[in-house]
Amino acid sequence: MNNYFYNISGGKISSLLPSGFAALLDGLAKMVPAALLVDLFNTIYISFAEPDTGLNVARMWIVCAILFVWLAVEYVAYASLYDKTYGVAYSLAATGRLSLAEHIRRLSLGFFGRRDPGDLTNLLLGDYGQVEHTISHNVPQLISGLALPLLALAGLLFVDWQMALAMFVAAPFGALLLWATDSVQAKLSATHVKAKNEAASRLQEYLTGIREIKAHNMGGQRFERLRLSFDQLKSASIRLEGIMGPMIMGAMLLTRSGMTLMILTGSYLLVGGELSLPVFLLFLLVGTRVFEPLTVVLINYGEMRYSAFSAERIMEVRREQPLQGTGSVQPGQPIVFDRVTFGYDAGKPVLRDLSFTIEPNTITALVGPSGSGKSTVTRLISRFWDAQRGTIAIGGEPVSGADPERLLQHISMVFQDVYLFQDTIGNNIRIGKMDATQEEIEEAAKRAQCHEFIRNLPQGYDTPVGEGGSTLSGGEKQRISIARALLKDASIVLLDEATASLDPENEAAVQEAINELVTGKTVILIAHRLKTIQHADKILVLDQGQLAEEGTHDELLARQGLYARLWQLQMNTDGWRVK
Ligand SMILES: Nc1ncnc2c1ncn2[C@@H]1O[C@H](COP(=O)(O)OP(=O)(O)OP(=O)(O)O)[C@@H](O)[C@H]1O
Repeated sequence: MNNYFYNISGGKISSLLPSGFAALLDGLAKMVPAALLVDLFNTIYISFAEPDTGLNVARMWIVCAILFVWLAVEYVAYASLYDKTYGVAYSLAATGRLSLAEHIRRLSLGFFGRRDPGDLTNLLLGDYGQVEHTISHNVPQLISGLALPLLALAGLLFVDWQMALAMFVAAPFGALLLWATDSVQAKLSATHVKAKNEAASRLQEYLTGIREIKAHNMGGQRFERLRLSFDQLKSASIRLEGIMGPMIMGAMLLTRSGMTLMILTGSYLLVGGELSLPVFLLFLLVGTRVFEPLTVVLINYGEMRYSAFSAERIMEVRREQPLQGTGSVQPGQPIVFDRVTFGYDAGKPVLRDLSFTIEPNTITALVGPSGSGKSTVTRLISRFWDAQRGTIAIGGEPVSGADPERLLQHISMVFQDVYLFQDTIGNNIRIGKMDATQEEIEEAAKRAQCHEFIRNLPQGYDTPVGEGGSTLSGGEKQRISIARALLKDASIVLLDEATASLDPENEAAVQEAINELVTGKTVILIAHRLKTIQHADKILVLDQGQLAEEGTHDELLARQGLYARLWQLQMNTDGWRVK
């Protein structure tokens, strides 16, 4: 249970205390009117039982006045309960979501390879929503719903122990039923949470992949994975409600049977003269008050059982260790790979025993067949992953000991597939330097050959771009991404040759922008078209994760090895045309 509360509070159990205390107060506040009503009845009863004494009107007035004042007390208790519980729940969920998003950002990219992006969205929205509901509703109701009967039992035992025992004797059997069926409930809840997340992930996949679905004429019905996931969710929901409902209902009926037992016992004792009418009435009044919250406790128990899985999913991600490191690397220094071995999956190396040196302020091209490990080299330099063997050092400092964020301050990246945020074009460029002035942004845009086309847009730099940059052409997105990199002005530039899929006009503009970006920097360029790297200072030729050759364009051609073969191949295909 401790673990449960630790998980749902995101490791801050103490933050649940104020709402628990407010719930307790609320529970206590509800007891007082019952006691006052019994007193009122007693006063009336005495006036009939002992006609000589007459009706104590003054006492009745006082009781009514206290009842009236008590309404105000109850209101304050309620208000405080709402304030505490909702305040705590929503702030825990909001800060928890943000800090989890921050935590996820600091994890290695390997984590994202293992997790479905849709699953992470569900975690941040759905699972947090579930926990939010548990903290704001289930936990306080559980506390007040348990406190009230326990306090009532303690008090009533002094009034009449036989009646008190009769009233609560069945409750432990209800709890026992819940406890005995706990593993079934846990299994049903786990299956349902899994099915719900799977369905949400498939739905997200369906919506993000809608272009491919249309392009390949895959109709809604034919998107089998989506249909299957909804079928599974339907079955899991029916099983969850169909099996858990009767279990909880059974526990509820058992617990509530205490009321009937108490009435039977009371009638028996009343007839035998062992119980007075006011005391019987007291039990009846308290009974109607305590069984309601006890029923709510049982219903909440089921919901809390369910949300335990959402809390556990959140904590599972929280337990993932972010990349460690506090060191920093010096810009303008050589980048050295020393017998580096790395694989995305342990036991399947993608880079093997790779050693080379990249001198500062030079252009180094990485070439090789598809899948030879070119992108992987750039990912290891940026410390998106850590190498399993060997070291990668910048200026003698191993990147594996560097603070990942400080390391990335020295690196600009331009990828083939540019992602633009759903924001203005100006703000998308600003990502390179968050405190950049408008002049700096425009200067970077000019050097990246995108100032003209941005200026011609209806709102210029304030023009919003669709999510992912869907409203811009490939070449335009490329140039915005280069403007970002120019603004960042990092000493190392990692460039995934971006011009391959562009038309000649766009290609010329992007090439010019790249020339601006690489001047005076240490550039590592993944080259797909060898024509563009003839003048590189050094060419590293990778083959199946190993360094096959190294040298300048002319040296490598003279060697008549892999590079010369790739070059020949490209020269031949360059002449290829659709007839
Ligand atoms: N995130 C990943 N998880 C698992 N395997 C990966 C991942 N990324 C790449 N790989 C695998 O690692 C190998 C090297 O990939 P890498 O992208 O570095 O090659 P590349 O030379 O850049 O290829 P290309 O020229 O086609 O882009 C490939 O076999 C690829 O399938």
